[in-house]
Amino acid sequence: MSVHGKATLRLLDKADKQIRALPRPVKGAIYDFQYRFRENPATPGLQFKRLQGHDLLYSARVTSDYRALILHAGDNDYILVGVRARQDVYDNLDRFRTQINEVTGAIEFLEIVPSTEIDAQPPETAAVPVAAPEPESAPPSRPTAPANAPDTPQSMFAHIGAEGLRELGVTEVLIPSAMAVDSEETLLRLIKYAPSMTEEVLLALADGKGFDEVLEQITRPVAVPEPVDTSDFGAALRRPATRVSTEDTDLQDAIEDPFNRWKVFLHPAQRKLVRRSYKGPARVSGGPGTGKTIVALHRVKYLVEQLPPAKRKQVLLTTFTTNLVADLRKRLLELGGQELVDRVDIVNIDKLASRIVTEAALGGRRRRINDLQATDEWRDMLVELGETSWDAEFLSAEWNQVILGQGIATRSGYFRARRAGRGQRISRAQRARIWELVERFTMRLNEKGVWTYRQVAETAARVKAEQAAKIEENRRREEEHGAVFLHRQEQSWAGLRYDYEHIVVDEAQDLSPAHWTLLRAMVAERDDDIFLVGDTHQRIYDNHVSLSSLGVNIRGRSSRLTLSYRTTRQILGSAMRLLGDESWDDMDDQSDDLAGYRSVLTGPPLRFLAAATPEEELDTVAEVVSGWHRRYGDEAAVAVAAPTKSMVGEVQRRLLAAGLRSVTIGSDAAEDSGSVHVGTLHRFKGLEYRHVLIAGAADGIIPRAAVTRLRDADPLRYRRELQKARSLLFVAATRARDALVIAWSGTPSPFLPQDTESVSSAQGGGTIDGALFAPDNAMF
Ligand SMILES: Nc1ncnc2c1ncn2[C@@H]1O[C@H](COP(=O)(O)OP(=O)(O)OP(=O)(O)O)[C@@H](O)[C@H]1O
Repeated sequence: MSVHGKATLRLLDKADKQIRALPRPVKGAIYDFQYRFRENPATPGLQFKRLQGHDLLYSARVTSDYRALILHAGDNDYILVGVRARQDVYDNLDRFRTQINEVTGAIEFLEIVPSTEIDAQPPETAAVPVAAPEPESAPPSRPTAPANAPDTPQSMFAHIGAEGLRELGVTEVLIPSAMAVDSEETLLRLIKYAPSMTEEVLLALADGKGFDEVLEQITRPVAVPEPVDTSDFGAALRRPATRVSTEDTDLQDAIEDPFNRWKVFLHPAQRKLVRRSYKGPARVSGGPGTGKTIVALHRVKYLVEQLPPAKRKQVLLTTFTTNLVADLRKRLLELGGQELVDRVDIVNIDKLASRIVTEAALGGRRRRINDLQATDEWRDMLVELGETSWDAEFLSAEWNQVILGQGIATRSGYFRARRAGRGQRISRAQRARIWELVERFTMRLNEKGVWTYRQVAETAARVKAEQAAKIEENRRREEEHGAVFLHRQEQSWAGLRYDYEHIVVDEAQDLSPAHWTLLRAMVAERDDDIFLVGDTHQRIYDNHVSLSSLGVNIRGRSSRLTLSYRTTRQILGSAMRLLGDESWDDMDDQSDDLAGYRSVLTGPPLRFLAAATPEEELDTVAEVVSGWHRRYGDEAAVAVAAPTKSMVGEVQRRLLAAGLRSVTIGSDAAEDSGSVHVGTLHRFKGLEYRHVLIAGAADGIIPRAAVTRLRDADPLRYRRELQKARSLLFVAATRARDALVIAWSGTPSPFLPQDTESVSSAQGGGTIDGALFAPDNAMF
């Protein structure tokens, strides 16, 4: 083959893992190599040549001692599948396999060696150990497992069988070895460098999922419907199931830092969602760490790339919490540079609402207060009035969810209002009294020169809904009259247009009805108008919505991500149990669940630590955190979550006494990576750490005693509060990448598992040991 001129060089998924384990100078040389290769693979110094016995696999010189292994996928498309020491490349060339998966149509590369040989190799070897050498004459794909890979009762996958594994997408050549797997250890060795599909399927089966579940949740979403031409690498390269970096960028990112992988290797399920065209609003749900934010960011980039250049920001990227906005901006910058960021309005939803009311010169100089401050105001007012029929929390929620939530402006409107999910039934007379109290309350806020964020959102939604109505009316007239039709006094309508071409929402489960009304009014109803990602299991602000009733119709355009990239299998399993038997909605009057939620990462099990007194608990916290720091130093990435602000303060004081620096997680994400991050549970939304300790997980604190008291008085509200408290704990627990510890003093929270097997007593401290540390192979 003769090659001339420019080429594309992409990196195959998992090759980055092997390359990162190479000596630093070699990695440096790869950057230079890939640049020269792209310029012209035929450059003599690259010594680009086909490997004997292979049609499409080539080697090229990286340094005098290292060779790149490159797959030619057709035309000028090349894929870097690995880098090996020169003396290891040219012998036994048939151990390299480049192939196309028959189920997914993805390109896969493997280096296989007998497991006896791999024991003698350095731990970072990139080869996949197989149970026994294959017979020389073995065809590339075999219908059944050979006799030397016994299908014995000890085999972990005996119940699935070779045919079952094949159907699920396990790489053909690895099926005999998979059938011989009899322990977690051999499984982990087999999958370390196996193609990702094989890894996902085998781990899910090992975690106890049945054939049908795996087929439905893992295989079907990425399987290709048509028969796969296993010789057409060009077609395979274009399939979402082939995980490669983009043609010209990112290779360096992926090699340098495993935490940059998100920029480079989207999972096929993620990639599909990013690039699809939707006939209207679309929703992506999925458990914590499944890459919803990553998909939202890639989606923003994709949408911007489809738009012609414009002076204004045509895409809105928004979310609920302030500290996440900074993170979104940072990540978008990493993904697409300043040029991309300049084209996107990245703002949290309440700030957007404030901007709108300010621009509309509404609200004057009123100061904003949050829900908690508003509830305090309710409390003060009720005390002053001597009103005891209702408590402040109830009235605050009624005002927020029913009145502001549905944009109700009149007493009669309130009499007709739906109160779905609000619990306690109320009579007409009671509604009349509540309306009176609400009017008093809003006057009171007015007099004090304050208003709540919800009031601001509702006002902004009204402003934008009026604007949208004018735009639509204008359009209708234009259509009717075939030209711009503007009456004299309607000149102000001229030039009116929707604020954005596309809107992307992260953490969508926390937005209120007024927020959705606002967003709906800021983008025209058309293809790809609104893309939202969220998980109702993580809803912590009590904003229940029915999206279709707010004009955001996602029916038929909902998808779910199921593979967690953050949390280990151990943490994920325990965290799911924190959710109990509650049921969860999909933001649209249907139910949602976490079926298929899984991980391929491994770490220590969740650890529970019981202390006798609060003092002892603080000692335990300091001891565990010190242990992580001793072991990992500044890389420890430790966070402590506590239920209350006062406990956050106590933890920080205790850490200081133990010689540990800490920072509080506030409304700006804490930046100092060498310090321990400490914050209330609410602050943990959207963040992630290697090590997380949740303190104060005691009965009466999680959930609060006030919630428990609602049990008989208002069962529906009780359920809802309980659910919120479980979600809060779930959110904090799923921030942990490598290790999670939950501590308490006194009686444990009823949300924690009741079996005491994994509970250690904090007394004596000696029980807090190496089980808190991740095995070295935990990540990547
Ligand atoms: N395709 C990918 N490859 C590598 N890493 C990924 C990928 N997708 C996501 N991640 C990583 O997984 C972690 C979780 O991703 P992300 O924050 O997008 O999840 P999420 O679903 O939004 O989580 P949560 O609901 O808990 O906020 C991040 O560290 C991210 O970089």
